[in-house]
Amino acid sequence: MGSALLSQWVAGPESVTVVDPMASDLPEGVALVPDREKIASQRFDCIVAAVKPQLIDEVMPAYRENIAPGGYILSIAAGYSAGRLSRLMGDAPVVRTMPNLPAAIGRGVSGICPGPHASSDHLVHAEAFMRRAGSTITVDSEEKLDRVTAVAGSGPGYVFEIARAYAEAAMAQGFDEDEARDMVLGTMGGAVAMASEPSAPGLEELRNSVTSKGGTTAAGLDALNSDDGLSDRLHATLQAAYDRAVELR
Ligand SMILES: NC(=O)C1=CN([C@@H]2O[C@H](COP(=O)(O)OP(=O)(O)OC[C@H]3O[C@@H](n4cnc5c(N)ncnc54)[C@H](OP(=O)(O)O)[C@@H]3O)[C@@H](O)[C@H]2O)C=CC1
Ligand SMILES: O=C(O)[C@@H]1CCC=N1
Repeated sequence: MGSALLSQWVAGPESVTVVDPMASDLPEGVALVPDREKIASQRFDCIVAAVKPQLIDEVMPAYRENIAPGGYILSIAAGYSAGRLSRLMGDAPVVRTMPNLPAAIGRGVSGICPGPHASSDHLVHAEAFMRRAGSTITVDSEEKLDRVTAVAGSGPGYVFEIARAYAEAAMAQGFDEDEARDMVLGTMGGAVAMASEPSAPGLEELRNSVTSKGGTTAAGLDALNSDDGLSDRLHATLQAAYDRAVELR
C-alpha cells in the first residue's frame, strides 16, 4: 500500500525518503535506504508508518528520534490504534489514515482520523496529502475509522473477488477468459460510472431501470438476492473485517 501512495505523493514538492529492507523500482526522486541506521541523524516533518500492524511494535520505536519538532506520524496500519502508536513513539502526534488500493491510480478512498497530540495543522496536512491519492473522509473516532477500513480499506478486495466470481460465471456461459473479463469489467465499470454521475438517481432506482417486468434481469436478481443471501453475505463480510480491525488495535 505504501508504494501505491508513494506513486501519487512523488508528484508533490516534498523530499521523500523510503526505508525498506528489500524495495526496488521506486519512483525517481525518492531516496531509498535499506535500514533506519542510514538516516539516524535526519529529522522528518511526517513519518508514514506503512509496515504491517503486527510489525509496528518492533519497527517503529527506532524512529522516535527522527520526528522533527512539530512533526507527526501518519499511520496507514489497519486497526493499530493511534493512542497505542503515540505512546510507542514517546507521545508523538499521530494521525491515522485508511487508504485503499486504487490510490495507486489516484482513485483511492481514504478515511482520516486525528489521534493523540495531533494539531489542526497535522490534520490539514494529512488531508491534503491523502487527497493527492483520491477522495477523503475525515472521521472523529477510531471506531469509525475501523468501520471505514471494513467498507473502503478492504473494499477493493471484495470488488475484485466479486468480479472474479462474475467472470467465472460468464465463462460457464461459454465465453473465454478474456471475453468474460472484458464483459464483466466493462459492465461493472459502466454501471459504476453511470451511478457516479452527479445527477444519477439512487441505486435502487437505477437497478429498477434495468429490470423489465417479467424479463431477464428480474429472473437474474431473483436468483441473486430474493432470499437476502447477497445482503446477508455483505453484512457478514463488513462485520468480519471490522472485527479483525478491533483485534488489531
Ligand atoms: N494492502 C492494502 O490494500 C492496504 C494496506 N493497508 C496497511 O498498509 C500496511 C502495509 O500493508 P501491505 O502494503 O498490504 O503490506 P506489504 O507487506 O505489501 O507492505 C509492507 C512493506 O513494509 C516493508 N517492511 C517490512 N519490514 C520493514 C522494516 N523493518 N522497515 C521498513 N519496511 C519494512 C515490507 O518489505 P518486504 O516486502 O521486503 O517485507 C513491505 O514493503 C499495513 O499496515 C496495512 O494494514 C492499509 C490500507 C489498504
Ligand atoms: O487486509 C488488510 O488488513 C489491509 C487493510 C485494509 C486493506 N488491506
